[in-house]
Amino acid sequence: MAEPHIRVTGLTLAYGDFVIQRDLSFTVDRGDVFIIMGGSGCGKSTLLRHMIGLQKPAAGHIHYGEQGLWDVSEVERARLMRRFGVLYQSGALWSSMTLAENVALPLTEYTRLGPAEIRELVSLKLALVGLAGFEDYYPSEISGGMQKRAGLARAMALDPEILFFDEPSAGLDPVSAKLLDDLILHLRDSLGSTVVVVTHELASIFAIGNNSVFLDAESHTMIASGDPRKLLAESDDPRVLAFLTRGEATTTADLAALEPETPEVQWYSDEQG
Ligand SMILES: Nc1ncnc2c1ncn2[C@@H]1O[C@H](COP(=O)(O)OP(=O)(O)OP(=O)(O)O)[C@@H](O)[C@H]1O
Repeated sequence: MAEPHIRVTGLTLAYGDFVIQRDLSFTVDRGDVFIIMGGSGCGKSTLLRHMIGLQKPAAGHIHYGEQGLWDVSEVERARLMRRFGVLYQSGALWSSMTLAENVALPLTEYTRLGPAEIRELVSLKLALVGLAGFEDYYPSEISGGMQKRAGLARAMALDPEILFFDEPSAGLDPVSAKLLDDLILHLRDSLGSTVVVVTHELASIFAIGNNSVFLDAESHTMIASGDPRKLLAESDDPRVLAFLTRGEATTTADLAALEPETPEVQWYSDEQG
């Protein structure tokens, strides 16, 4: 039975008087791969920043279990945030440090583990993301896809309950992006983490997402939520259909006509049939 992990209620996101999104309400269950999607500038990264505790909502609540991220004391909030692992677009590795030193950073900062234990944990995390043996490499010596995976190893250093990704496949070729998607699913399954991903890559959305929220830039609120495949099959909102078919369909009739050629739709049909 699904267990709610994150509950967002009546959330308004704003920069000063400029409201980006209002009235956002959705639930992310434990083990979900939850996609935050929508067109450019609709507020996806802004929502992520609110969810990880970097920006305070103008209104509403974000609950992790029983605790409201913005309703608890600063100390409690910091404790909650320790349960998050975040991978930013760039991977954000320190270029002057080896991969091992990068992954070790959160461990030296937030734990009392000794150097030998840290070395062992670092190797374990790097192995988890397919980078065993790359401990002494510098970020500039490895590919973009490997840098992302090293960033992921660092995000996982403290065994987070929830992994957040901001545009994980940005800048990656399609094969590396697919490898990263596979890795995200593998980690979710093996570690039992909940995963929240900001992306507008359709292939990723359909490959890994089982739940989502769709933010609309014009109406400044969410216009759909749930399993992206179900949204594609069942939504009759032209904005949602256009997004999920790369502009090819805005009605269910368009969608039916597209079905044989559109990879995303085909993918959906294959798995259903
Ligand atoms: N620090 C800021 N101060 C004021 N406005 C901002 C700030 N950061 C972002 N915005 C505005 O908020 C809106 C949402 O930005 P955000 O980056 O969250 O959108 P997004 O959906 O992630 O966009 P993209 O897909 O292009 O990355 C945009 O109009 C942006 O210009």
